[in-house]
Amino acid sequence: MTDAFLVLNGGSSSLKFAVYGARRELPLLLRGSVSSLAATPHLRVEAAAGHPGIDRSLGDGPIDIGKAFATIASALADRDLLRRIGRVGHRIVHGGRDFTEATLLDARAIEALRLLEPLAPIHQRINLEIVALAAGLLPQALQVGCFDTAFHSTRPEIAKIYGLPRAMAEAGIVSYGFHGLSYSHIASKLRDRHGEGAGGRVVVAHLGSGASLCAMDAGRSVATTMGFSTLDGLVMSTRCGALDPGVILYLLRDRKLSPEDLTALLYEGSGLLGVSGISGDMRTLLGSSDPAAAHAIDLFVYRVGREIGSLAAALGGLDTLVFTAGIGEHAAQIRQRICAAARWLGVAIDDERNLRGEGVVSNQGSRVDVLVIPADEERAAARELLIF
Ligand SMILES: Nc1ncnc2c1ncn2[C@@H]1O[C@H](COP(=O)(O)OP(=O)(O)O)[C@@H](O)[C@H]1O
Ligand SMILES: CC(=O)OP(=O)(O)O
Ligand SMILES: [Mg+2]
Repeated sequence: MTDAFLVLNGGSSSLKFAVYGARRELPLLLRGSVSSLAATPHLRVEAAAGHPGIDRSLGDGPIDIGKAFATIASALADRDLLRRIGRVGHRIVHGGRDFTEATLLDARAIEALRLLEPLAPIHQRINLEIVALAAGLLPQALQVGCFDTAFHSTRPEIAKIYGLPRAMAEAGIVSYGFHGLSYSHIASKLRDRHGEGAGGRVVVAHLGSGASLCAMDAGRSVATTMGFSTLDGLVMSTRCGALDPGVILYLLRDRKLSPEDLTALLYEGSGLLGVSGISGDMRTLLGSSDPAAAHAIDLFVYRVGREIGSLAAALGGLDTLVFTAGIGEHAAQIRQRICAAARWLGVAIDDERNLRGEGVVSNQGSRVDVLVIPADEERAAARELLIF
């Protein structure tokens, strides 16, 4: 008998997973991840049900998604969980116009999602590869797509369109927004704290390998920094963030970069990695004494600070600022600097609370509540599985 859900979350630097009991309360049975896939892969599995935790390196070189998946599958097999899984929720980064809620991944859906690969080149193909691997391993289970873009479908039209001819918007060249499962989880945590008002006018900073901000009003997305693709907005680990489109035209026409080279440059050779020339990993940069590392961090912080102002403008003010994901949860120094940049909005943090980095980190006098809430895209996806 199947009595459990598995969620698989393929990000740009990691494959995360969680297993839940198939009940409304979604009791957590197991969670873990393979992180730093492209550099120093590392397996973590939390201790559960008599099994000790795992925390070990998987070697010094990059590993592909097949190897990361097999490592996780073997941890599930060791705990006799595979036969219990009846539904698998897949985080799929791009749902385009058509996938605005969780969807059964039949052959037609997968074909439609493949067409979106160019809009999320370092995610979508891998997300769909994970679907195929899971379907092979767990033929008894339903495979369900849970979309990063879905949470942002509630934004007003004005927040979605670009200043391009109308026909382009009609053809789907609009902003979609990403990290929606993460924002959906934060909205649910804020509802637990504040009820349906959900913390008022909120900016959530999802600062991971990919990074974006979301403006939420009463728990619904009204604006976000990522757009048509996962390149827009903040400077990220290896992605450039917002860029004058004139730069792209120049690189194509005058520097003769091929579309493939340009894709590799903007998605995998830019951001913290490109600016520092050292690493796209914030931990590595924070540990480096090289001025180029400091310069990349300065740019990251500067751009987050500017974009918080932009989203506060879209909301008409700011009541709550939330930090989440790898950098947002663990890098106290980055939070402190971003909050200093947002002081003009009434943000003031308590240094000791910020160092602890859990729950409320603002001080008594702050006009804005500042919170650190761990990202849990897996639980948001698992909630979506309940309707199948
Ligand atoms: N203790 C830490 N201090 C600073 N940065 C950290 C820390 N832990 C994780 N990070 C950073 O978080 C990022 C990864 O975030 P994560 O949300 O796990 O990414 P993704 O889901 O995109 O794979 C990396 O840049 C990593 O360096
Ligand atoms: C959408 C995106 O950038 O995801 P991640 O941060 O997991 O790479
Ligand atoms: Mg992520």
